[in-house]
Amino acid sequence: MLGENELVKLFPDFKDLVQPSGIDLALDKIYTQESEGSLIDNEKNLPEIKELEGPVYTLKPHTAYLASIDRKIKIPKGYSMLYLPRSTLLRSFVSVQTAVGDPGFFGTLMFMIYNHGDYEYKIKKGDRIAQGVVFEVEGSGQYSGSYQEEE
Ligand SMILES: Nc1ccn([C@H]2C[C@H](O)[C@@H](COP(=O)(O)OP(=O)(O)OP(=O)(O)O)O2)c(=O)n1
Repeated sequence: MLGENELVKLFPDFKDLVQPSGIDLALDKIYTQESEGSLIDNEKNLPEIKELEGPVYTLKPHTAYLASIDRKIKIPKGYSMLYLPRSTLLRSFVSVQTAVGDPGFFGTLMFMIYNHGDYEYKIKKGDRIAQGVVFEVEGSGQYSGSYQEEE
């Protein structure tokens, strides 16, 4: 796992968000699900989503949302990122669901937030919701999937 000094060099755009062993990731927008979706024979049919009005978002109890991260990230080839929720959210009965950041990925990260609680939870754009931790990957390939954006 990489520490602060290496992270600052590899992720210059996130310099102010670098932590001793990871990079803080802040909320941009919250979206709700608006239609059904499917994954059949690897054909992705993503649900339509609707952007909610911010900057303060109210998460209803027992409801799932998508949350975008407020800066596009470039994961250099040879490195991979794993994303972990900020524990303040867990202590508030809110989870952040994530996946793997692939070597070579450039674009907007999209996480899922779920309010497991019986009460509303408020969260504002710009607040940190997760931390990315970075690992060297031996013999890494490079991501070229459907979520890759133009640099
Ligand atoms: N919670 C997450 C986790 C990852 N990513 C980004 C970084 C990843 O490099 C990229 C692709 O993630 P996956 O490989 O998990 O996605 P899929 O396998 O579904 O897509 P593909 O078919 O493009 O590989 O999406 C994201 O936006 N949100």
